Amino acid sequence: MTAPDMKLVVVGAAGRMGQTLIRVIQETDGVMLHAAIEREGSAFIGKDAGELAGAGTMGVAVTSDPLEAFLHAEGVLDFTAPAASIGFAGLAAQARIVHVIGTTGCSTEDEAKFEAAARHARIVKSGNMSLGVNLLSVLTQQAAKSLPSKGWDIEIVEMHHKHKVDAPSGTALLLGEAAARGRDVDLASRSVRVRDGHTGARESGTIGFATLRGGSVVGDHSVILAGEGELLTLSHSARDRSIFARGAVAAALWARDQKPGFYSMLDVLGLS
Ligand SMILES: NC(=O)C1=CN([C@@H]2O[C@H](COP(=O)(O)OP(=O)(O)OC[C@H]3O[C@@H](n4cnc5c(N)ncnc54)[C@H](OP(=O)(O)O)[C@@H]3O)[C@@H](O)[C@H]2O)C=CC1
Ligand SMILES: O=C(O)C1=N[C@H](C(=O)O)C[C@H](O)C1
Repeated sequence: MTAPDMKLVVVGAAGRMGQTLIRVIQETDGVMLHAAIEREGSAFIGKDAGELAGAGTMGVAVTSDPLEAFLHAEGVLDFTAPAASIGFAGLAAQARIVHVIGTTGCSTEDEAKFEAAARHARIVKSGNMSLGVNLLSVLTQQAAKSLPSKGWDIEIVEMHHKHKVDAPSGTALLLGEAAARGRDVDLASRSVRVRDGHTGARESGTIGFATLRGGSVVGDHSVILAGEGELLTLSHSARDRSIFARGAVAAALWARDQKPGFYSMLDVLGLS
């Protein structure tokens, strides 16, 4: 017998990802939109979520009451902001539902709070929910492991649209972590996130980050492994936000059958 459609709540429903999630839920078998949440006072409260997302009328009005929405739902898809996601994690844990978190720009303290919430909730969190980027992270780990750190410098370059508020991107950091894992080092102690002025020569073994912002770029990432006389570039270009939304929906369906815990997209995709 097939399971009934999984009831999903989209928080940050009026955002770029919120609207994409609503459209993807509508066209995906096995899931349904249970509720759509925006912050109190938002001009979108009371509007039909489907109409807001350009998906036609769906009969679900946007509200500002996440607790009520979570009580009768099975999962929440959350691409909002760090402080908002921490609040939603507490509520999702209370309601014992799946929490898929795509929000980036979270601090180490924020991450500790998510891990605490995951004692009761099934949390899937990733800086990038797409299949392509998660495969890229596996390839990055492999390349970093295969090429000696003495003689091969790793630089991660990313470009995003002009509205993005955090840097480096969650994806760039995820790729940096993969490179650090490949080299068996701790990223925090090896990363160089800013260069300006007379920096001196590049320190061997570091992992550098460079950030570009402009226009409507959905998300471009390159991992450059630069050696003496040769250069290897592994890259991914996101052309449409639906790749992240499809990943988030797949994560919710996967987590439905898991125990409480803190999972990544590598777990969901079987790449861990
Ligand atoms: N992991 C992944 O695969 C991806 C991650 N992201 C990340 O997702 C996040 C959102 O990106 P994007 O959609 O472009 O951003 P937007 O700013 O377009 O959307 C965020 C939405 O969340 C809403 N929001 C913020 N706080 C609350 C709250 N407390 N309660 C309810 N709603 C809230 C915002 O409302 P308001 O405007 O009123 O603040 C806004 O509508 C970013 O961190 C981004 O980096 C994006 C794409 C893919
Ligand atoms: O803010 C965005 O748009 C994106 N954010 C994620 C990130 O920080 O890496 C994922 C994607 O690149 C789009």
